[in-house]
Amino acid sequence: MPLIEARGVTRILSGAVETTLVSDVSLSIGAGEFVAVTGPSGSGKSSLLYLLGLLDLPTAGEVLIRGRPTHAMDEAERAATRLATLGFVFQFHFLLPEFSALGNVMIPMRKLGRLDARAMRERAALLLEQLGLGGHLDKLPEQLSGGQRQRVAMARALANDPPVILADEPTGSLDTRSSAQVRDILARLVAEQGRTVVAVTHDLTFAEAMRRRIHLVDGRIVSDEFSPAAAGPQAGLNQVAQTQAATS
Ligand SMILES: Nc1ncnc2c1ncn2[C@@H]1O[C@H](COP(=O)(O)OP(=O)(O)OP(=O)(O)O)[C@@H](O)[C@H]1O
Repeated sequence: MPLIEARGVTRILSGAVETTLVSDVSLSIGAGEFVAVTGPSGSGKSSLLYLLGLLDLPTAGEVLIRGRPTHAMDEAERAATRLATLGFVFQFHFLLPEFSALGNVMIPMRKLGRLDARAMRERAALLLEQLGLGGHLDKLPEQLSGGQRQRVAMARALANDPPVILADEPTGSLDTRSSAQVRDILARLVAEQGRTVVAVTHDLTFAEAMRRRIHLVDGRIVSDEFSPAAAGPQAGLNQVAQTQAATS
């Protein structure tokens, strides 16, 4: 069963003038996939990501998470699904300025409420250490560099161990070195942990490293291709994904 599926999804904004953000999009994304969503500015990439991430609802068609149609969920179930299944990384980190790195990473765990305070703290510290921020646990966002903040945001996205990470221009506001680190972390989440990563990006180096590329124009998918060139580093992926599917 696919992790995420869209069936004929359309999103129209009504108002004085109707705007079609996404038009009749169908796709299916499975475990362990590394997917780039590309397209010109205004082609609906972010809108599609928000629909797949249950941050927005389609006007027509349906989005299914692990086979469950999201329109059949009430807001509480959608929120719980977002928290447990989908981790989000945006172009801007959206960290809470008054919380430390550790505190920010603990927020989604608090909301999900599965761990006690000590376990939350230990997991947040471990995630930050794994992303090279072991020496910065108690720093406030303003005390960190742009790249470090984005890595805190990635640790926050991983807080509840979601199988899927949705990233909207995750390298869009970073310098070259930090961009490379973020790309590398996302690639490792797929290759080493069997997670699914779907990333909207204008960054061609990044898109070319991904196995699957979905290209949008005017809210429609105009191509959805697998790149053999990017298959190398992910050669073992299907196996990881299958093993995960078999054990979960
Ligand atoms: N809340 C909104 N109100 C009005 N128009 C909107 C709104 N959100 C998006 N749009 C319009 O819908 C279209 C799709 O926007 P979207 O942000 O999804 O595109 P995008 O491909 O992610 O663009 P970019 O690469 O510039 O981020 C654009 O023309 C945008 O201006």
